[in-house]
Amino acid sequence: MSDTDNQSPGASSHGEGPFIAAIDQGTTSSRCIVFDKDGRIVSVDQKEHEQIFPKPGWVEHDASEIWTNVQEVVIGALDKAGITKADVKALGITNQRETTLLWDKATGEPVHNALVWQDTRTDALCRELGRNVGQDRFRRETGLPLASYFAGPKIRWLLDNVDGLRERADRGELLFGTMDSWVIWNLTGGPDGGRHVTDVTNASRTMLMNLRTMAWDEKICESMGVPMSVLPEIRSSAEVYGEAKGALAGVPVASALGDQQAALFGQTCYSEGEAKSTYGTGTFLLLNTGHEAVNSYNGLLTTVGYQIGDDRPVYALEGAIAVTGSLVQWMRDQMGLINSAAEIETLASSVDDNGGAYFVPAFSGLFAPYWRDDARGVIAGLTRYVTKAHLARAVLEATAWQTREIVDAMQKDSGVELTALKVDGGMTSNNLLMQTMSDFLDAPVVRPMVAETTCLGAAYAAGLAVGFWSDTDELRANWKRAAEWTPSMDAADRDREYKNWLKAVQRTMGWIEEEN
Ligand SMILES: Nc1ncnc2c1ncn2[C@@H]1O[C@H](COP(=O)(O)OP(=O)(O)O)[C@@H](O)[C@H]1O
Ligand SMILES: O=P(O)(O)OC[C@H](O)CO
Repeated sequence: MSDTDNQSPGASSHGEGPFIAAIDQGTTSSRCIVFDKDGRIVSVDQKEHEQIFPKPGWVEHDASEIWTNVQEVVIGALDKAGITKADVKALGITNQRETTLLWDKATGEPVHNALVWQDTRTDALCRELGRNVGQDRFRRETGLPLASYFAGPKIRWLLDNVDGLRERADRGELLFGTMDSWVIWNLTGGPDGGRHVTDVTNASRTMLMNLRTMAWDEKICESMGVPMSVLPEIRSSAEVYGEAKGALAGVPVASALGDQQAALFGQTCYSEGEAKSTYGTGTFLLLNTGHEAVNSYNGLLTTVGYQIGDDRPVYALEGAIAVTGSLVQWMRDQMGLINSAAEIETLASSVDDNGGAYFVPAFSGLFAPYWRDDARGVIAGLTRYVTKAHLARAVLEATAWQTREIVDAMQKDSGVELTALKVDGGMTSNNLLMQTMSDFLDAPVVRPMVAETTCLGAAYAAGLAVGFWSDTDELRANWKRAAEWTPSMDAADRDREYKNWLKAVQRTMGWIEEEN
């Protein structure tokens, strides 16, 4: 690894205002970050929310708790920066994607907990839709395979399974939103004139938007059983949706992007062929494919990268991995094998290899490139020789191998050869993981100075919308390399290990049987 600058990410040496604020409503927490004109972090405030697991495979969030936390972190970030709303030129929103909420238009009350993107309760419904409507039809119009991951089946599940909801939706009493819509609606007034909008990136994860027209697809909505009356208006990712009320009263709410698309934007991947990978709860590798929506034949998603105002949209190919950082959390919280996420590096470094063990964390089935809802987690290759240190190593290797599978699929779909991978997210503080990644990919891995690329991307988009930054060239100039890892693994070792990994992956499939 090489360090090229000693300013830590998040350092607060910054110029005078004005500033841009961004809210990241994530899977485990909500945060607000204030940025200066050079894209440097001025202040951060963050609050975790409860993860609710009512049954195996079910994951929910309390959207009211999330909205309360969002308001608190906005106030917290402004306080820590020592600024007032008058110093904030615009507010950007980024969010966990696909997480699905229905709420009452008149009262602003959620009618059920939000169904989180990791929730697998719609797997039977997806199989039924596949049989009755056909996989290809959804993929052709929306760019997505039928999977429990996406929002459309989750809306249908709520309408079919919670008493009275379909009737209320038909009477026009309910609104649907992913977390961007929920936060923007509340920020701009809630029941009192709140704007019911979403952006093209978030809409592209519902399975209800037509990727070419960028509008809700009437026929797909009908096949999915979702009334169009609940859907928000689809807007670009960078424009003023309305003015905030409350603590930021008067500040333009000027961007919305799904968090992975925001990271692509924050990593300044503005040219076709540029890619980034974000390592948080899950991992998401996005490749900018320009103004072309590239079909995937290798298990990737075709998605919208971003759209700035009236400009033509930019598309991306995405490899989504459900479980990476959350496997480290599982080792800590459910297994008690480590006391902190950072400790996994110390434990894994105490041995030279995985001792023959391979850990495939198919906790929510397998996402890219397999899309198998019937898979469940497996540890393969166990013998009495294996220690918890070997397992720690296998946990880190799982993230690196899953990345390698995505990169392979991306090369097949796009023909783009990876020259280096830009990374960000909480797991990138793990040097052993980053070195392993570089070894398994046989390519350099590069981390930027500001690792909070998700918030940065939302801030950039909001700043562009209000003229705080003039164009993407100005933003590119802010990107600075903080660290780089280069490959040092013997090719024969890499090939042997990859083969073992792929063998272990096969062992996860078909665990859940249809009737369950
Ligand atoms: N040093 C580390 N080594 C491995 N994983 C880590 C480390 N530090 C944090 N993580 C993992 O990274 C995730 C948090 O990263 P973050 O980018 O904040 O995620 P998210 O935005 O999805 O909430 C957690 O799942 C945690 O287990
Ligand atoms: O909140 P994160 O960082 O776990 O991201 C979640 C993704 O947007 C799910 O698609």
